[in-house]
Amino acid sequence: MTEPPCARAPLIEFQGVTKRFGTLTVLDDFNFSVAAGEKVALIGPSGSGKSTVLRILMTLEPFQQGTLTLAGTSYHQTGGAGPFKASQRHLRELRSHVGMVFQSFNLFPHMSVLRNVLEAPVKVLGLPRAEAECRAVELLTMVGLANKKDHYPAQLSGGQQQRVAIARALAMRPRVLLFDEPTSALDPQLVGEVLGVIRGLAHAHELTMLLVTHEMRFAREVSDRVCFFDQGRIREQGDPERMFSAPQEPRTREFLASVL
Ligand SMILES: Nc1ncnc2c1ncn2[C@@H]1O[C@H](COP(=O)(O)OP(=O)(O)OP(=O)(O)O)[C@@H](O)[C@H]1O
Repeated sequence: MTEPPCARAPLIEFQGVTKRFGTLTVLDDFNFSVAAGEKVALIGPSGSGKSTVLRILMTLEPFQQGTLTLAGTSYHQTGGAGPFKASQRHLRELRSHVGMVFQSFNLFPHMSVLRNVLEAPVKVLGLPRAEAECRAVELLTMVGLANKKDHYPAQLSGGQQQRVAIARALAMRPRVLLFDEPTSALDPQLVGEVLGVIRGLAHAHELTMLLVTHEMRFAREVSDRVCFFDQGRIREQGDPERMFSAPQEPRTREFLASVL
């Protein structure tokens, strides 16, 4: 029998993390851990801090206090509002484990689809171009877009651009893949194709996934655990069936009633 992801050692751990933007405290003594291979959906009201958690993991945001541990390496912050105190080498190491798919795709508009996917493996990982190209074509095939490899982002639909963005993130072979509302910018008829690709990835046992989403049915379907965020804290968490059918906290019930 395969052990459940929560029984494994944490791959990601936030311990007492405080994140402020000026006088606004977004995360206050925040604690959160994710096991290797676990798929976690982060849900909650707008402004509750979900994206901030992903952005800290991606090293796009510094934090003021606490410890972030990823793949066995810890990053401490001890007060002050300054930037991440970790060295550039540490930041690169942290970033090397994590890929992120944004709401707004963020493809390079002047590069073909193929170059969008192979550029970072060549430039950052130092892969030989031919090898990176093979891998890029494999990934584009996986997201159903090998036939668009010579197109430019502007020639693709939003759903296709987002699928390229997923292939691009995977090309860096991250252990952790973060999705920040990956379907929010899409026309409703394009949402399904992107969710289909993410659903396929959710079956990859090795990949750890954190998904911020307003698609509650999807969160229920693909995640091992759902975390309800409220004012910078995880107010309630649990397996999706329990969270959606029998939430315990009044705030969770209120939120779910407003979105379901
Ligand atoms: N760069 C920034 N400068 C100032 N405030 C910010 C910045 N980024 C986020 N915030 C604030 O931090 C709070 C948390 O934002 P965050 O994006 O993490 O929330 P969220 O739960 O992901 O919301 P949503 O579901 O709307 O994306 C919000 O009040 C937001 O306005």
